[in-house]
Amino acid sequence: MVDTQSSYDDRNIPIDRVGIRGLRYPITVLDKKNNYQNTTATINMYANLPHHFRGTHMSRFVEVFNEHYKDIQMKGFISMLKDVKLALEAESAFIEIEFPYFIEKSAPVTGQKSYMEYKCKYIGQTKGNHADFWVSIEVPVNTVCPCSKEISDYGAHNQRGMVRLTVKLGPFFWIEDLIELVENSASAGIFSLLKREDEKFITEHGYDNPRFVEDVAREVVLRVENFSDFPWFKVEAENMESIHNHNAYACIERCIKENAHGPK
Ligand SMILES: Nc1nc2c(ncn2[C@@H]2O[C@H](COP(=O)(O)OP(=O)(O)OP(=O)(O)O)[C@@H](O)[C@H]2O)c(=O)[nH]1
Repeated sequence: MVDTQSSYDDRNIPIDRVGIRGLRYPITVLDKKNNYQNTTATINMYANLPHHFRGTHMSRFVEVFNEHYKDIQMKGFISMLKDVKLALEAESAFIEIEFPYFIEKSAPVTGQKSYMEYKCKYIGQTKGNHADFWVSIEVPVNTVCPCSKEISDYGAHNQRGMVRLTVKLGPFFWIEDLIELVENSASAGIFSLLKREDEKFITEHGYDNPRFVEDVAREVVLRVENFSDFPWFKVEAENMESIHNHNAYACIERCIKENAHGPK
């Protein structure tokens, strides 16, 4: 059969990244409590393409992913990147997978159990012999406005915020521990199921711990630095303001190891 993709291209233009986007696939990831968790990922996979080839071989990306989907973790991710390079005869490869990760939480007073969803991303890229791997988590939190508390005769406005923490590895860590760290940096955590006793506790706990978006970002930085030796990390905190028609946003990027950087 004719292989059009492998035919010669005379435009002399190499392609930085070419591949597949938005593939949905079942995956299995590590779970601190249950060892493994089955979930569904949305996947982007790319490789470079030298100037002389007409096209890449799209089917090979899926072939490679199909070899790895049952055990997606850091070590395997790096070897999946290498497998992409090998399969595509490329010099560089990039893989990004996004998946919902579920953690069973207990309500603070009644202890009622429910699952919370956290959006996670694994991102890896390799060029030559060098490989980088990042993990990104999105943690919904509750924030009570310190200004509103100070100036109001009654109550204080509060809202749901979203904290995105992206870390470059680094030593192994559990996603659950990073999520807990982020929740402890806000006024309160968010739950899927709360009874009235829990609601009273969360409301009062939040009121006692008011946080600007800047406070949340700074508290996460302090806790991450105490938690592990990530070569690079970035915190983004965003509050879906309840009394404004805009969001409040703060971002802190920390480069601990020289030349370490975020995903590009
Ligand atoms: N490169 C490229 N392939 C595309 C595109 N759109 C669809 N395809 C299809 O992707 C399919 C898979 O390509 P390949 O991986 O080269 O398939 P194959 O030749 O059977 O696999 P190998 O023998 O491993 O090369 C082909 O049928 C292409 O037509 C595109 O925009 N670019």
